Amino acid sequence: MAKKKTRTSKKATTPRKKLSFTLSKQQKIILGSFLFLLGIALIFSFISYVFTWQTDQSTIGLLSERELESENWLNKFGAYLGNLFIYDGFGVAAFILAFLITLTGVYYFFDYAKKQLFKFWFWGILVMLWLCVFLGFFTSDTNIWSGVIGFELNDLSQDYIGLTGTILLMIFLAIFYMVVRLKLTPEKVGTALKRTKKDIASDFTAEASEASGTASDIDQTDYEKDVLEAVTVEKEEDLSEEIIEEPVLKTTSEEINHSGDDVQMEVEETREEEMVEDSLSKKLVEDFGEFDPTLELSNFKFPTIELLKDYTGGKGITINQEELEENKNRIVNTLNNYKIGIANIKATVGPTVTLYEIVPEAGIRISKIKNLEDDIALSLSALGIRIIAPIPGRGTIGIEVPNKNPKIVSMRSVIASPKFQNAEMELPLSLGKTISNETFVVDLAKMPHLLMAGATGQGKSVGLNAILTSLLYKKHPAEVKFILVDPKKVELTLFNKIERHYLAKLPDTEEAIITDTNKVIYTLNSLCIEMDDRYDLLKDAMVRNIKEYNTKFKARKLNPNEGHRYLPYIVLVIDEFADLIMTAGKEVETPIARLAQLARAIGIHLIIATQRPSVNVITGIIKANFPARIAFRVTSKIDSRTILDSSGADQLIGRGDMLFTQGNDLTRLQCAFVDTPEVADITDYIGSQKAYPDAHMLPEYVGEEGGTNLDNNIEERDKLFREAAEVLVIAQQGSASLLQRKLKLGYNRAGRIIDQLEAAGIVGPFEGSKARQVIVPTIEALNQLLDNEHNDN
Ligand SMILES: Nc1ncnc2c1ncn2[C@@H]1O[C@H](COP(=O)(O)OP(=O)(O)OP(=O)(O)O)[C@@H](O)[C@H]1O
Repeated sequence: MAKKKTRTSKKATTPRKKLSFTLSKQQKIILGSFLFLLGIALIFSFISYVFTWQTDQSTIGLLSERELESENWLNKFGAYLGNLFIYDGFGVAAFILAFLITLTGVYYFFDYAKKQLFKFWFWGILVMLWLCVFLGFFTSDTNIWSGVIGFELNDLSQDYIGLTGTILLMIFLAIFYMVVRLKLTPEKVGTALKRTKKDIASDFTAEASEASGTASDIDQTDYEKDVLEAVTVEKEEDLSEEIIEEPVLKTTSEEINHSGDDVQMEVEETREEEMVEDSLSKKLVEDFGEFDPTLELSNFKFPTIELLKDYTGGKGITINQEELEENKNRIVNTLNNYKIGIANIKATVGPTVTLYEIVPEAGIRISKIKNLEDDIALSLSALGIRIIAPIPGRGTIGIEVPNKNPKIVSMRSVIASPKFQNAEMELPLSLGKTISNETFVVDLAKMPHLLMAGATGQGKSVGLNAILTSLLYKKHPAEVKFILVDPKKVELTLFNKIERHYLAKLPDTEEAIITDTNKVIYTLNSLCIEMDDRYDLLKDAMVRNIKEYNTKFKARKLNPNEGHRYLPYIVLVIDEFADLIMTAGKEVETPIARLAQLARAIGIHLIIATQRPSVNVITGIIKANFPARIAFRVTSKIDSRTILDSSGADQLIGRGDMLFTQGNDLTRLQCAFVDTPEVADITDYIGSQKAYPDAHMLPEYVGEEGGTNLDNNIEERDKLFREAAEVLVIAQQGSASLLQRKLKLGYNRAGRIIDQLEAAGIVGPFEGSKARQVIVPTIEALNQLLDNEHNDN
């Protein structure tokens, strides 16, 4: 149900955007000129009304009588408007309204930003009301000064708060306006007053000096300079003190002293300059709204909750008192055998296991219980017992005992949970339920990569499906893309149906789901290129991660013509990693390690699952970069240590029972169960909707296909070898795609030629996503090199 709610709210927001009408340039000019002229007409009619209203009283309201003449400049119509707005309205304050309409016309005509205009209207109306009420004070009956509204408002106010109250209210409103709108402060008023005083004083001085024969039209500073010069000259010439300048000099030196300590300095408030880019983006957002990545598939409907089955039959967890009692007695007896007394015991019933929390009697050392862990587990003799001594942060000892009748946690229940529905995460995953029956939701974007391991048949594939389903229920096709690697060829085939919605693939490939090892290598390298590209875009946009980048892009602050684009998250899922490592080794490990180390900020996340959690599959370098791990049941303690760095996974009971860690604590979870038919229904539901023309394209990667043997065998060289060499030497760029373009080659052949050129020492070695270096600098040098080769042979 909760899911439905979110959908409706999403829908509700989309049409609103469509309804918000925007005017074309022409419409704005027409509207602008109309409003401007209307405003001017009002101003004219108001001005004339002020003088002619008494004579025109008889014509008011008689618009239909054609013969009737009015003295108003706009005749009967003007008199009518004047009467409506001034006499019956706001009095002379109605001029403000006419000005506002004129101003609105100007704004529309020149297409200025409307934000400022709203401010004008808001404050204009307030001032108009204030003014008409204010003028209402001085009138005893309705008149053209305050108008009916001003008079009546004043009257009303006086009836309630009296004359004094009204005056105080008016003063308060005036102060409010000056402080909020005009930003006046007592200091500013003080400074302004002082300045006026000074101006008057200087005027006075100037006049005085005029009287004493000095030029009066020079400004104050020039005048000061002149006087100072005069003083110096006087000293030099050692003249006597009876010179006429003396009184003036005194005034001037006083002025100079003022400029030191007494003169107040006004600090002008500086405003941040708007950046051109900012105002441009603001305008774009005003005109077109924020960029909406989901627009192309705006009618996309998220799968409904009804597509998922409820395996619990609507019932929650039932507590079996007998079983609880029995287990409690066994635990107490077993611990007593080891002379461990129990002060307190508490049970939390989960879907598959029950946690018994024990507080040992005072004086019993936890290390004793820890040492006896295995013995206690043996004495309790049940599969799946896990002892946690102590439970971190609680100071109790936990013993997890499997329930006799475990409950399936259906995907439906976790998807419908408010925790998942309200999750404000980038990539929320609803993995299952904790031992205390709470839905467990984590953010893949924060992990940032996930390693999953477990013996065969313990629930890995179901776990992967649960992860993918979570994302399908929460993310629009524009926001996330999957790259699915499925060497087993059967597990993920269902997702083929959503290829054009959610999958990403290499250009020129048929199938989006990758089953072939070679293609995996290509895809991983292509992802590395995508990663480098994305880092360049982030650098260019001066942001630190994909979230900031996309926000900036949505606000139209990044120009798509400069290569900027909305970046969807990319989730790479590899279902059987062991298989890949066995067949491709370093070729897979290196790009994976690179991606794992660097891709977190740019929205590429890896989920790797493996059946064989041995050290040659989950190597140190992989482990170091995958802090988040999920372990299903494994067969040995060693395997458990390989995955989790601690034992525990060997004591799980299978069927989705799992341990999750994000680098610190282990959390035992029951994985949500989603069956293949449910996944099929979801993918059908999505697949039947309008899709993008193709899957999301990854950048092209040109690999070293055709063997990496660097034998410099002249006979076996391609026919186009020499031509290719010339192309690269001229361009000074060792790229296979350049050869493909210039010589119209397929990429396999171009790759082979590049290898031969490398063997011949013309281009340098492979450098990942960068083009190779060209070693030969000029065509002459190339000819010389190739001729020498022939001579040698
Ligand atoms: N969360 C779960 N709740 C209940 N049952 C489950 C759960 N997960 C798995 N199972 C049961 O275990 C069976 C095997 O699960 P799954 O196919 O996911 O195993 P796997 O680890 O992927 O095996 P393999 O590695 O051979 O593909 C399922 O068919 C289902 O009956």
